[in-house]
Amino acid sequence: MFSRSAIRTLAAPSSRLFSSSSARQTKVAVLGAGGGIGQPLSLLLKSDPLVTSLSLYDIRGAPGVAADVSHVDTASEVKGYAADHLDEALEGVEVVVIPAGVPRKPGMTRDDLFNTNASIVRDLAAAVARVAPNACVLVISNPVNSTVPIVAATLEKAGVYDPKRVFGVTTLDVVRAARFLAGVTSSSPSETPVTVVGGHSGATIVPILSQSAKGKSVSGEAYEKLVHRIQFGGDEVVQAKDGAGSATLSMAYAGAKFANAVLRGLNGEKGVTTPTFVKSPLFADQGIDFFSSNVELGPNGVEKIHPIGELSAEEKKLLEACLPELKKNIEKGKAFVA
Ligand SMILES: NC(=O)C1=CN([C@@H]2O[C@H](COP(=O)(O)OP(=O)(O)OC[C@H]3O[C@@H](n4cnc5c(N)ncnc54)[C@H](O)[C@@H]3O)[C@@H](O)[C@H]2O)C=CC1
Ligand SMILES: O=C([O-])CC(=O)C(=O)O
Repeated sequence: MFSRSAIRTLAAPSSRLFSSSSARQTKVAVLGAGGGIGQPLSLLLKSDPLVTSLSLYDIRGAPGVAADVSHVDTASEVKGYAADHLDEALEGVEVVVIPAGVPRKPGMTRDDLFNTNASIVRDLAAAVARVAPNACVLVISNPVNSTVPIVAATLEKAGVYDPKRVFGVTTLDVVRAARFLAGVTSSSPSETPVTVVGGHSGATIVPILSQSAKGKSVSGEAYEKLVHRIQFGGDEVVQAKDGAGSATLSMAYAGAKFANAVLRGLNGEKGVTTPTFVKSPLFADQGIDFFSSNVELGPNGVEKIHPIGELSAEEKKLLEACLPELKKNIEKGKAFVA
């Protein structure tokens, strides 16, 4: 995030994580700001030059996090909101990032979080519908394959759903894919971007390595291992944390990176394209109406959903395994709200 060169450069936010093209600035809310992801995410958003105002809400601890983060010497204003002040926290907000909810422990799947997180996400989405119905909503809370349909259905029920403005944050899969591919090809992650499509859990995570200049050279056992590591990278962290939660720091990085991409799109920057889990026509004929693929972001949120392109024989198999599981996860989310 920070440049290696000189103290002078530390005074300015780095361009590595955040790009900003011009001056339109935005009020952003983090719901779940007191948590493992919420705290570092709030810090990173405080450093994003496209954020004018940061509204931090949690049922626990948000005023403290806000007081702390507010001392960082960037231009944005920060305010914390305790439980029962959710509506105030959402006033005037254009981008809402949601990392509220429980994380996994070893032995759990993301779907095991559904019973707790579904109602948390639904209630937060209902507040967004009430107070900030035009906001872009960036959903981090797991299981993303179900929580995104829950947010969409809740907004729809309230009569304010705009499919261009609801996003599942799958950026951590993209970040991991680039990092892990760089490792196996002895490259820099800047040379190994990978498009990851599908959803955000195990077999629903489909890396398209054949479309990457470095990725297409990986084959055989190395390929199998790399795909497995990208699909199950979350488990590595859950196991290493040994009961203390799941990825928080890399997720905060990924969440801030994706929020910056959304802000750049809102700002009118052209060509901001990244995978994200959105309402998508790509597999709608198979009853799968949410899917992650490369999405161009723009002034209204989703500008263009790109097709997934040519797949290798292995990737076709991965996609075949992804679709039925993804469909089940989406239906479970929809059924919860219906
Ligand atoms: N999309 C992705 O790639 C990833 C998603 N996650 C998910 O993010 C979620 C959060 O993870 P952590 O931050 O590690 O958990 P955490 O337990 O450290 O923090 C969650 C925070 O949510 C708050 N919260 C609970 N109910 C709330 C409500 N109704 N309103 C506002 N805040 C509420 C809690 O008070 C807590 O501060 C989990 O569901 C986890 O599975 C985690 C990593 C990656
Ligand atoms: O593994 C988890 O439960 C958290 C997560 O989504 C990830 O790290 O990709």
